[in-house]
Amino acid sequence: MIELRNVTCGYGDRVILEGVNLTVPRGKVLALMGTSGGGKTTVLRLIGRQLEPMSGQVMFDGVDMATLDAKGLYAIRRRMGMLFQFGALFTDLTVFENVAFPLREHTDLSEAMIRDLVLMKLNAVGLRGARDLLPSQVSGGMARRVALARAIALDPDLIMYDEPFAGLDPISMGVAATLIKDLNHALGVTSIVVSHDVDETFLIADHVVFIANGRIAAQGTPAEMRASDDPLVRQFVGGSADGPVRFHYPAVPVAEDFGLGRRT
Ligand SMILES: Nc1ncnc2c1ncn2[C@@H]1O[C@H](COP(=O)(O)OP(=O)(O)OP(=O)(O)O)[C@@H](O)[C@H]1O
Repeated sequence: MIELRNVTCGYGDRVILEGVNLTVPRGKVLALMGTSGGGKTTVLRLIGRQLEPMSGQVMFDGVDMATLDAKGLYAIRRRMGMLFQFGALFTDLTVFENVAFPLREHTDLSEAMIRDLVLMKLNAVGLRGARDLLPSQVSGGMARRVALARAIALDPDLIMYDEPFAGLDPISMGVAATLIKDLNHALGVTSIVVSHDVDETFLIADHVVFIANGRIAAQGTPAEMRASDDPLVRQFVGGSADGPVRFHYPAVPVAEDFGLGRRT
């Protein structure tokens, strides 16, 4: 569905990803994991062409994203659903109207059709009964699900989730994880999940890619990642402070800062 071919990219002169090759198979859930600032969100930006590569190609369904004109890009973006960290619902619109929004923006469907579609999407995330509430009247986990219903309103082929579990309690996390997996199967879509939450992510991912220092450091199935000897993967999966990823930001030796050993 998506292929990054030898992609190097960054912001300004600063290179963030270098020579990255990545394949996202159709119909699967791919997880992007790795250290903070490693470039996971940057991969999502590349796929949506919010960011252009310095070199290499980003292919979507066999099309090189760089060759698209504005109309072509618009058409391809319609096939992508994006769910950002904190959903960003329109606070003065009801749950129903939030989900209806992309349908009203991008289609000429009748009011009756919009109603049916919105209720179907809300039903898929378990919130058909919450249609008349305002975002301020639902919990954080519910708001996330409303945002998900909105992201699937236009029946995308690809759904990208940026930190879908951040800030959720364990039960809501489990609900969100199951939902991502179930929707992936039910809608036949391809999903990319950027997350730090190892347990939830390993539960639903078909394939896990670890990004560190601008490169793909490791990849495989969740089981392969759990069994990995790679020190970075072990540190990440085990959640330990010691390992290739340092806890301390580079600094002068402690003794120097605290004047230890200095003559008085
Ligand atoms: N718009 C931007 N302009 C300049 N630098 C940026 C921009 N966006 C991100 N960066 C830098 O690019 C690097 C990668 O950022 P990115 O958001 O892709 O990381 P990430 O892996 O998603 O991190 P996190 O898990 O913390 O969200 C970081 O060093 C960040 O400071």
